[in-house]
Amino acid sequence: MRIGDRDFRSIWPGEDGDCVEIIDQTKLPHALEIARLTRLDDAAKAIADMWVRGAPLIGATAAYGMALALRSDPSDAALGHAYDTLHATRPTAINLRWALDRVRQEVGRLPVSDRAQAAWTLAARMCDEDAATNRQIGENGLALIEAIAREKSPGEPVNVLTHCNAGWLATVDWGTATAPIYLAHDKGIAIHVYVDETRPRNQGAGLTAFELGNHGVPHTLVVDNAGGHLMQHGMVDLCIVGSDRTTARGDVCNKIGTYLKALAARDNGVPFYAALPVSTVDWTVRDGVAEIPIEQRGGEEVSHVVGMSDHGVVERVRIAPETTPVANYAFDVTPARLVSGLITERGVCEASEAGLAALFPELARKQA
Ligand SMILES: CSC[C@H]1O[C@H](OP(=O)(O)O)[C@H](O)[C@@H]1O
Repeated sequence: MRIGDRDFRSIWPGEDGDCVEIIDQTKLPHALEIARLTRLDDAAKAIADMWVRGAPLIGATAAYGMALALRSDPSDAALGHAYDTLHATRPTAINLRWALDRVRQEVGRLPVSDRAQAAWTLAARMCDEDAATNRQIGENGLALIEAIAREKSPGEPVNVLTHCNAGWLATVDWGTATAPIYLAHDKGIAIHVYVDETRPRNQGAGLTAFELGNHGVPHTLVVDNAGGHLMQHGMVDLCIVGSDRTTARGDVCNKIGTYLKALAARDNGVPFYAALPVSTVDWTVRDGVAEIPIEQRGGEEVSHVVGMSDHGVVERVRIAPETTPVANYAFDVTPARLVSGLITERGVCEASEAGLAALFPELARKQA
């Protein structure tokens, strides 16, 4: 997608072919810095420290991490070590395991001499697939926005609320929750987005607002706790969020605070959708609240904030007493009963076992 007058993906192979390049998202929105990943530990650090984040992008980075590892040592032992190292970076987004399993399965069966190139080619293909998948999610979600737009007066925008960043920066391109928004905007449909700042790492304020601003999509940044008020006053027509892991029965694990938005949406009759590729469905899990591991990150993400001072210096400042204990839960689970539907690359379905099985029978059957 666009940043200024240039088109970007969030991750791409370096020109000299010996590295993979990423946008270091910890520097946005204040600086656009490109980081070069040249070995396994670079990829692991980029995921763990959230230089890259978002389920699909975590998966894509992990795939390239495996490829970088196999370049230095294509042995079975090295493949296993790379898998374990990358898998240990973050526990919640299922795309990480999905991507690692796919690389290990497709490349591990090859002769050792073929593995490095095969892994590199596969990682690139997975990135292209992700971009195409998200574009299709956009087409399928666009229909929801168009249906609302038809009920509006000419020029009156469809108001969408989104949480965290499920944009092109959370994927290889297009995003999941934002893909329908971009397509609606590009089609000339009047649309406006309420962007949850999304404490504590502020992916909404720093990433979603950055994306929408660069694409020219009207948007308003709001504090996380404003969503209920906006919905009570009829200011939100539709909620679209991303997912880090959706269960076989349609429970949606996403950034902390998503569940509260879903509760407010239900109480106010606002449609609440999750947009996700099928690679984000964990078919082995049904009860998301009971079974999905919720990442707990360092307390400093809550007790401090990072921003640019009035003097143009990016600084980190403390906002809580030094003696205050901190809990930093990074995700929560929205039960399927609160989800109006799932927007996938194969269409929009009910957040249920039957809904997912109808769109992905071959995958649902495997788990039966
Ligand atoms: C399209 S997945 C986006 C998903 O990932 C984010 O989490 P994080 O920034 O911690 O990786 C958030 O839950 C987004 O909705």
